[in-house]
Amino acid sequence: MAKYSRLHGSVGLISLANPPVNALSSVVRHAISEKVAKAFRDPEVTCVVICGENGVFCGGADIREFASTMRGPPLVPMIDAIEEGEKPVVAAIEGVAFGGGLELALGCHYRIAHYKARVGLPEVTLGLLPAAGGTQRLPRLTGVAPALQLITTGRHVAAPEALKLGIVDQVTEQNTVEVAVQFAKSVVGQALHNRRLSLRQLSCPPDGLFEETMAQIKQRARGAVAPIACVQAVKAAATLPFKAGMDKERDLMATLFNSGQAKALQYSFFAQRSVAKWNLPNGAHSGISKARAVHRAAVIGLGTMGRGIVVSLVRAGISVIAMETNEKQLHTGKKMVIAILEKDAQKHNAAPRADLVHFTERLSDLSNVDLVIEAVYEDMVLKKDIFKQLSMICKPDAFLCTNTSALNVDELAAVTGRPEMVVGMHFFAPAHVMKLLEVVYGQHSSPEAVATAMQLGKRLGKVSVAVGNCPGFVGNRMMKLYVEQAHFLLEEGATPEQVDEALEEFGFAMGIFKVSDLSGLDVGWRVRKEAGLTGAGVDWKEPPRRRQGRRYSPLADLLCEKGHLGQKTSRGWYLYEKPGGRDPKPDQGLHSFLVEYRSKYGLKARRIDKDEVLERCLFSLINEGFCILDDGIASGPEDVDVIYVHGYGWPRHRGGPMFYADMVGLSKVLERLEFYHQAHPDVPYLKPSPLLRKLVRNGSPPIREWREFLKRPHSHL
Ligand SMILES: CCC/C=C/C(=O)SCCNC(=O)CCNC(=O)[C@H](O)C(C)(C)COP(=O)([O-])OP(=O)([O-])OC[C@H]1O[C@@H](n2cnc3c(N)ncnc32)[C@H](O)[C@@H]1OP(=O)([O-])[O-]
Repeated sequence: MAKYSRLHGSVGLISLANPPVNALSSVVRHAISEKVAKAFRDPEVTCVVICGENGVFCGGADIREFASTMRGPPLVPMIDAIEEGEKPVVAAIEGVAFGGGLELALGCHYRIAHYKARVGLPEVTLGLLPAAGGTQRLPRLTGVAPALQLITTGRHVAAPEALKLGIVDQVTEQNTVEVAVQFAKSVVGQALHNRRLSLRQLSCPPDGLFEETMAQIKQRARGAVAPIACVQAVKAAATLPFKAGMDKERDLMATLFNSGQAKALQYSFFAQRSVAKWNLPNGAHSGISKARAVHRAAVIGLGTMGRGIVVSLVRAGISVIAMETNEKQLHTGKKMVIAILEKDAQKHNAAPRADLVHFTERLSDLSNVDLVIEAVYEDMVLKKDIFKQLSMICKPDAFLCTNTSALNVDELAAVTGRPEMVVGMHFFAPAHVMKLLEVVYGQHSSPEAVATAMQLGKRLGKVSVAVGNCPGFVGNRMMKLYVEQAHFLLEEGATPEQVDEALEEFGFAMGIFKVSDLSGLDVGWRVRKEAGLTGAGVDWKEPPRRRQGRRYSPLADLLCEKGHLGQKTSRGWYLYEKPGGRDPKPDQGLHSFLVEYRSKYGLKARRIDKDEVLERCLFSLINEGFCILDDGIASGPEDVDVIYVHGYGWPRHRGGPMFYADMVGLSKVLERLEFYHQAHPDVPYLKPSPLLRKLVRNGSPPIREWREFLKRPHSHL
């Protein structure tokens, strides 16, 4: 929809009206074309202003329409008609002008923006390019280099920066539409030729700009094709006349539009929004559960996790009590938190927010906070002791949260006098950088507690996903099997380099062995000791390489025993030039160790190809994802996918593990899992999940229909 009115007798005002973001659906495009033609026809109208209702100019093309055949007038001729018009057209930009919204504004002769508005061409994040003239007009407005950067990254620009770049002509703190109307009246009668971007000549881009950008993108894009097409389109703007550049833009878009990557990225966009609408098996959901405001929070433990959480809370303007009993750790933690906050302040040219943090060694200082996040190391006895004390010290309506990455939230809740106020808030390291937050609800967690943790996550700028309570929750439960498979592949003949190369070619930022070296091999070692898989708790009556009745690889434990803990000790799965070194090199010592290990256990090394690496690592993880859905630990495949994309480096252009399974084909995933399960009967989790079988039996429905096959939650409310 778009509304039309006449202001001051001579100004035609067209308001886009398609809440919530005035996306350019076919109806809206039709209405704009019609209203623009009407304004141009009306002899009383001397100028036109285009704006959006409800404080938003336009969020771009309607992404929901991309899944079906496009109907209605296309954007390109509509924008061309505006630009070609003989009456000045001014875009009044409030809120956002993104994608097709900015392209519409670029077709206007002038752009006025509210100082809080943002503009950008984020199509690349959806696997596309700005194909309504954006790749051809923006470089003609800003010069090639800034346009290339904006289009290939999809970065949003705030109005003041947009003004500097020349994207907008004026920024105002007043009513943008009123300012635009006055402006439009003031330019009536002035020549428009120069204001038509399609007619502008481009100045020569710096030498080597496209080659350099292309090389950087190929390195960073991890197989994503849209950024490459964006470079090609902008290059066309710099080298071809406007019309030929538009043809190139259209052709490139045609190859992207139906690609699997575009589908995956658009799925990811909606998945990220759908997880905010959480629902629990007991019937509670985001629509009916109210969050409580958190004014004062506390964080217990100032290790890496605790520090990151403190910084995140302060950045959101929440006052924090940071508590740590170890004096040295308190001192180091305090120094590091303040250093990060000072760096933030420098970046934003503002005063540091360190006044919001109070550091203490006393738990009793937490008596008056609204919410506590415990972030001590993974020791159930220690955590229980803390929760018992918190239950007595904190005010009765304070929420008690744990940052555990795998331990039982119900067990912790049970030692408090308020199990309904206990939830897990599982941050990912470093917590002030990583986007993901798993909000873990226990058996007794109240809807209010879940809503408060989810709301707090949003305030901290996190992508929060509500998940059920089980060992490892969603992310780590799936990850465990992926890591195990990688270790088995080494036993069978692969090297860490081969496994990592296959995973990196798939699109992971880092292969699993490099990640393990980075985070430290001792992290998993501690967890395996707790689980009785290695160390004192092991039942040595079992045959070697078997634990708790199934196949087990002690490879990582053996490296830990040798003190090879990864980057910090300069040796792990790779070799580093010094402790703390970042550059992994193949380690001949490790290769010899693998040869000796195989010979000791009578294992014959065989050649393992990339397909097997991917299938064994990824399909086992995916199979566990189906089990998680079947158990109701995640409420839908989108939850699993959002967790993997935002917390585990799964390539976004592959949508997430469950989306990937859908793309590969569920029957193929099932068939390969059956094959591997037969080949490795001592690895029970390779047995295909009942849900996967059920979906295949039902004709492998597309991912958006999977929820219909999940067990329905029963409301206990
Ligand atoms: C073909 C020619 C080339 C052009 C290509 C393009 O323009 S491609 C497009 C390029 N543009 C982009 O990539 C911009 C994508 N959008 C955004 O970045 C943000 O939504 C925002 C900044 C506009 C608003 O942020 P916020 O935190 O205030 O709100 P929120 O994010 O929660 O969204 C609210 C609701 O609106 C929905 N929705 C939003 N946009 C679209 C859309 N374009 N379409 C459809 N729906 C859209 C969203 O799903 C959600 O729906 P729900 O869950 O309530 O049913």
